[in-house]
Amino acid sequence: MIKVSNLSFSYKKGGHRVLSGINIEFDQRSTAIIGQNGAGKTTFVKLLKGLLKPDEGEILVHHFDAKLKTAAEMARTIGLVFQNPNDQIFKRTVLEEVMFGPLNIKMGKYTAEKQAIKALKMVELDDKLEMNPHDLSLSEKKLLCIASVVAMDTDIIIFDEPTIAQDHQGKEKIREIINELKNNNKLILTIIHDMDFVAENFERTIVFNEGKVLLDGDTRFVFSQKAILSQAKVEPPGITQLAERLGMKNTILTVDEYIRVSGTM
Ligand SMILES: Nc1ncnc2c1ncn2[C@@H]1O[C@H](COP(=O)(O)OP(=O)(O)OP(=O)(O)O)[C@@H](O)[C@H]1O
Repeated sequence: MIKVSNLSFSYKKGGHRVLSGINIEFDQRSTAIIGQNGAGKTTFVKLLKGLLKPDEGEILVHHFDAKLKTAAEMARTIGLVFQNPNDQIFKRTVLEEVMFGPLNIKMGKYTAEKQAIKALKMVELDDKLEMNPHDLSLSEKKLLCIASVVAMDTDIIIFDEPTIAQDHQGKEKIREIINELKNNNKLILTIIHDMDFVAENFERTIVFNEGKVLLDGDTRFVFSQKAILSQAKVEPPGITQLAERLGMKNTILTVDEYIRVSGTM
């Protein structure tokens, strides 16, 4: 559904290449995009969303060249939840905020309101419809931004650091939302630094390093590649490292797996 070929990009014409020679074909697997600060992850998703244009290469979205799609067409296909909710919030009530996106892509008012309320139920903010978004806590603001994108019913949803500013309960909520979206056949791509969350929730992981793809595969495979990960200064999840130190042969991704496997040893 998204195919990226030979993608390169620099912010200044002829300047430093922030991304070069990227080839990725996304399928329905939920995918984590990881890598050090400055590796090019946010730039990459902005290119996917059409907010930036490639210097070289091609992005096909549902078999059509993203360059030829209008901003409105891209908005109907790919939703992006920004890292900082304050970059996204500007309406006076929670309901107006979440209806803005659907109305902007020309959904009728009735459908937009229905979609907005459904999305607000999913993130459990449907009891705050008339509140001013700026009076919500940071964690609630992040959930509001997720609802704003979910309400647009795009096939592809990209999250940029969804677990930042979330406590344990907030992370559980994000996990449930991602699972529900996956069950609704949405393609979920997520930029994230929280390796435990990656191991527990994403089927595929792509490691960016200095503007290139260093590793790409099933999450278990990626976290088994310790030497390559260290080049990108990425550490596998704590439980994966502990299991390895204790001599477990298979790559362990979660505490539950660890308990199961150690019970059979
Ligand atoms: N608007 C911009 N103008 C010029 N350079 C930029 C701009 N945005 C990002 N960069 C540079 O592009 C490179 C990649 O940045 P990007 O934000 O894509 O990395 P990242 O992997 O998302 O990092 P982080 O994990 O910190 O968000 C960095 O060197 C950054 O300084």
